[in-house]
Amino acid sequence: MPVVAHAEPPFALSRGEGRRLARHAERAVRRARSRGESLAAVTVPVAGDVDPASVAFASRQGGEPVFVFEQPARRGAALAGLGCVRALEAEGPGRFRQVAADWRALLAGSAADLDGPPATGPVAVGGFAFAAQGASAPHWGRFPAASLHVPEVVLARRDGAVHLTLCALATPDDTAQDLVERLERRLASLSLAPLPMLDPSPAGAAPRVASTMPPEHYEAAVARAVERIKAGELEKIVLAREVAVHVPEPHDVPAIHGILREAFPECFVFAVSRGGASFIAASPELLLRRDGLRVSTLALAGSTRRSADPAVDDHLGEQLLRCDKDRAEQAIVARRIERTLRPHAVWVTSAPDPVVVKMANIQHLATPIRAQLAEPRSAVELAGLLHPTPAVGGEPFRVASPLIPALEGLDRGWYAGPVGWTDASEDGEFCVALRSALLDGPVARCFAGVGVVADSDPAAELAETEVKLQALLPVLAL
Ligand SMILES: C=C(O[C@H]1C=CC=C(C(=O)O)[C@@H]1O)C(=O)O
Repeated sequence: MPVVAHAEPPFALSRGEGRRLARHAERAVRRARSRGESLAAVTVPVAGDVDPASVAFASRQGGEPVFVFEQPARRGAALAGLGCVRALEAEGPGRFRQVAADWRALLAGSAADLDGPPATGPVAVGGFAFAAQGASAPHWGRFPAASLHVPEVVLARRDGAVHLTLCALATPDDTAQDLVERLERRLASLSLAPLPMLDPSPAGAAPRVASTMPPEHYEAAVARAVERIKAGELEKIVLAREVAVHVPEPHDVPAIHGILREAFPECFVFAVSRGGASFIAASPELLLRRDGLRVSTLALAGSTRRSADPAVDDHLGEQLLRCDKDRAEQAIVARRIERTLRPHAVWVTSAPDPVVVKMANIQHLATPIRAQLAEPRSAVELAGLLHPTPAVGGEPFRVASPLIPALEGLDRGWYAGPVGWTDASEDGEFCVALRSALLDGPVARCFAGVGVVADSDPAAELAETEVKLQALLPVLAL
């Protein structure tokens, strides 16, 4: 008789954890009967070698949402969310405030473990489009102006410890038993399969890489922007371009994520998959991290390429530090961030001079900025205050805002918008979605922009977009 092996499910609740979940579920159902809805969530420690991203990708059911957000070099910080029990969505200039208020209201009626480490317990994950009204192009259809999801399963790794949160939304018709059974089934369905490898020499037609607009269009846009800057209308504007990669088979998002996190460990490497579309990135730019009353952010601007020769590479970094144009471009960003935070802070501090930060394909000028808030303000509200910094928008933004789409002629969607997470303490972390691409079926749209100032040279700015595109293009065009 054949022996049938029954693999143990990788995760299970202990008896005590199960009882805690049942208690939360009962409370949530009672609250849902008076409030209309309530979250029930239980958080448990799991083995430290569990990889949050692999579990989320391997356990995805149908086209349910997946959110993976990690910064490997930051002591392996990672957060992965699977499914969506509640979506928080809004549009227009008040979208950050609206989503923050909806999240607060949902948390107020929840029955959950709320005293765990950051990023555990119920969390809301997702992002915001660059423009307040969001995108209008159909390919951005799954990425609204503001969209945070409360996942059903969350895995968070901080300082080597991994926690798993199961979360359900109770409605008046649910029973506690329904919720517990639903979450237990979900837990039993999770898989530990590692991320797949990308085939280095796939069969089939070669990928086709093409600028959505001819490169000359971009150079002309930069030249027009320089004229407006020289005429004194504005100080700086960031202009982006889109390059599409057409492949014979849809992109393998988990495999691409695996490559990007290896290649760019100091970056925020994320993947937001919704239905058949995924927005992915390896972004060097922190928009903000909030931890209680502490806020950290980064003024990033000014770029040069890397060299394989360490002496040349250092020389390029030195040149960047001494380049008046890049220093001025970066100082505009630092000044604006400090000016924005000051009215809300007891203190704001930053180093007097920028430093050079190096990614695999590029180096930038960066000034880390920290602040102590005078009053609690949620991570989402802070993202709304800071977005868009002049690293992706312009100065003054009031003038740059209508010029950006007019000169670029593209729909930025979530490119250059904030992507990240917030937890039940309203702490959280949002990066700026740079070095990003929208993957949908056989097409990947990659985005890269540069800061344009009075002495920008159109050909040099075009070349800089090519350097930035080198973060993703080689992986997407495999
Ligand atoms: C807008 C982008 O980069 C910004 C961030 C760092 C350096 C930049 C620059 O040197 O122009 C840009 O402001 C992008 O990568 O698409």
